[in-house]
Amino acid sequence: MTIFKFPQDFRWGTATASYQIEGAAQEGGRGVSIWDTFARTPGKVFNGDNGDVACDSYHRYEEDIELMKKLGINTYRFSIAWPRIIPDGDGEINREGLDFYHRFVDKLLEAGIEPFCTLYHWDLPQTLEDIGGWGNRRTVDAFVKYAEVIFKEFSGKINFWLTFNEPWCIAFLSNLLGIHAPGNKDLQTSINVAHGLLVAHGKAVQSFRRLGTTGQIGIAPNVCWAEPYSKSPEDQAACDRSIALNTDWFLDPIYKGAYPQFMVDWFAEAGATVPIQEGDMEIISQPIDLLGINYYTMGINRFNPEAGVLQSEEVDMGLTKTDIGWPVESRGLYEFMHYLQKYGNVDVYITENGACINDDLENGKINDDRRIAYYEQHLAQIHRIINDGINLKGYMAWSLMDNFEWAEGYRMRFGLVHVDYRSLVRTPKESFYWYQNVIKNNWLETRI
Ligand SMILES: N=NNCCOCCOc1ccc(-c2cn(C[C@@H]3NC[C@@H](O)[C@H]3O)nn2)cc1
Repeated sequence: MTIFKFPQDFRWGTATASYQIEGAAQEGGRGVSIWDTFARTPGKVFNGDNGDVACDSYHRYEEDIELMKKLGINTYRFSIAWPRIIPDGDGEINREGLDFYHRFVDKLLEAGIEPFCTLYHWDLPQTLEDIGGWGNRRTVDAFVKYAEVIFKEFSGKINFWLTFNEPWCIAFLSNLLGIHAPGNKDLQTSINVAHGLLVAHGKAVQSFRRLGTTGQIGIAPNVCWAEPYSKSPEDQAACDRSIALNTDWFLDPIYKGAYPQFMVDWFAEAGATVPIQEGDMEIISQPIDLLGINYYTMGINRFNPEAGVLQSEEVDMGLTKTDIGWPVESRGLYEFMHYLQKYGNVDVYITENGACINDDLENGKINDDRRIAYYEQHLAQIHRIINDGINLKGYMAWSLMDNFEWAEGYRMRFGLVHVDYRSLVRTPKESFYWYQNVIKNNWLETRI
């Protein structure tokens, strides 16, 4: 038995996102988002699932906060649905939407839980996608207007802010691979989206500073840690490209004011260029206060000229996988956090980490031992990372409860709390009680 103690001020939390839990898709003045449209497009989402009801957290948020209090977390990451605030994306403000989030945030604060707010977690107003989405500068300006509304409304209540969740998913999963909304499959479009969201990020940070908004602001890239299948230079280069597209493509412009040249050259070979306008890189590289890091898995990659635009493919090494098919390998988190040091020892929060384990109720309990094992391994790595002097300040498990897992619909379950989607009854899983104990003790007891 080994005990890993965490720092006294370490933040323990969970994370969710608006489209995945709220439901009430046609209530409270909410406008249509690209995920409403995508989910209704035949073949895009498993079983034709959509977020019309989801976990109904729009109506059940007080019950959710009671679960958070029971869990003992001091931090809760959530996202605000832009279509609730400015329903047509760039027009009238919807007071009812603001009032909903005020009620929610006030309840969190009453419970002694720090709100950790993501401004954009993929639910773009459809009207803005209709004019070209993030590739159109009007969308960038509309985002800044939306962000400024939120900053003015919630300054003093919210002190932890993220502009964008997983920019790689927004740009490349959604506009090159076509797996997420809006489902484009075009390299130039995806590069335009990536650049547009980076400019929007930088402008929002400028507004945040100019308005004197309370707290700290950052962004949450998703991590794709990869190691080479062989020692060949081609396999190493294939790994470098895979890591870079998730991380460096976004963090180099933010921290260095320029895209990674080797990737710019790689895309130029494929006939795509970055639509940089005068002043863009200065805007994008506004200093930020923190980074959110979302980690799930890592890959062993090799060069394959047939494997997409990156010519990099993951090799199945026969590792234990979660039920969504992702290898369980916590070592990648440790390696990635050291890779991240090239941007300096910046304040980092793990804003998502968790396992898709589709265990169901048995005699009123969910014995999700595999999820507990996943968390045990990853929290042990978190402890190693902190011990190495890296400024890792907090950890938010994905997710508080089962929810709408995008193209996988409701079949994939990441929650510490089980949700019965017919009755909407919430049932804490065994992993909930395990995590509750870690938080209560502020230490991890491992079996290793
Ligand atoms: N890399 N190349 N892949 C090539 C082929 O990929 C096929 C599928 O790809 C992916 C990659 C990544 C994801 C993903 C999902 N989550 C979980 C959510 N995070 C934010 C929060 O909302 C959670 O629900 N994080 N990441 C899904 C699919």
